[in-house]
Amino acid sequence: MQVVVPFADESPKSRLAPALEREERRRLARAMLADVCSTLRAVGREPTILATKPLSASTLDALDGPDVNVIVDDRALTPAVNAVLESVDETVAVVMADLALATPAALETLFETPGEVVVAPGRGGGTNALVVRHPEFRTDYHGASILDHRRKAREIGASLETVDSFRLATDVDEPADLVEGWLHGGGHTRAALEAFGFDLETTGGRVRLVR
Ligand SMILES: Nc1nc2c(ncn2[C@@H]2O[C@H](COP(=O)(O)OP(=O)(O)OP(=O)(O)O)[C@@H](O)[C@H]2O)c(=O)[nH]1
Ligand SMILES: C[C@H](OP(=O)(O)O)C(=O)O
Repeated sequence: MQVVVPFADESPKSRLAPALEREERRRLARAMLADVCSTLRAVGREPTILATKPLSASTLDALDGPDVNVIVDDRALTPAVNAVLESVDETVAVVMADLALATPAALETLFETPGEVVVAPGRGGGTNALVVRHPEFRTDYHGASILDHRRKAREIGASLETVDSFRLATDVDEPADLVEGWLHGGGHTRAALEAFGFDLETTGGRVRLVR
C-alpha cells in the first residue's frame, strides 16, 4: 500500500484566517502534517507527501524521523492524486495532512476496512481519507466530494465502505475546529496552538479556545 499525504504549503488553511495570522496558519499546517506523518509511521506506514512544491527547510524540520518521501506536483489536488492512482498498480491510501486528531487505531481501522473503495467522510461533505483498491477509481475533491466519490465507486462497480470515525472526520478547517485540535490533536498540533497563546475556556457551558 502506498500512503499519500497531500500538502499545499503556499497559503494553507485560509478558512482559519479569522482566528490565525498567515504565518500561524502555515505553522499549524506544518504541525498537523507532522502529527499525521508520525501517526502513520506509528502503524508502520511510511508516508509519501504529495506536495505542490519542494518542502521548505522549516517544513522538513517540523517532521519527525528520517527523511520523508516527497512527490512534487503543482497541479490541483484532484489531478495530482489521480496521477498517483494512475501511476501505481497497488493499493493507494490518501490521508489528508490536516487530520490532526488521527490516532494509530483510527488509521488502522481505515487501512483494515475491506472494500475496493474505503472512504472516511469529513464533516461538511469532504473526503478526509480514502483507500483505493480498484484500478478505475479516480478522485474528485472539493465541494461535497464524498458524494462524488460514492457515485464514482458505483459507476465502476466498486464495493464501497465507509469508516465512521470521529478522529478521521475531524479535519481542522475552520476556527471552530481549533478546540478539537487542542483537546484531541497530536503533540505538534497542541504545541503550536499553545505557542500561539491559546487556552481553553469552559465558562457558560461553552468549550472554546481563547487568547
Ligand atoms: N498536493 C496538494 N495538496 C492540496 C491541494 N489543496 C489542498 N491540499 C491539501 O489537502 C488537504 C485538505 O485540503 P484543505 O482542507 O482544502 O486545506 P487548505 O487548502 O490548506 O485549506 P483552505 O485554504 O481553507 O481550503 C490539506 O492538507 C491541504 O494541504 C493541492 O492543490 N495540492
Ligand atoms: C479536499 C477537500 O477538503 P475540504 O475542503 O472538504 O476540507 C475534500 O475533502 O474534498
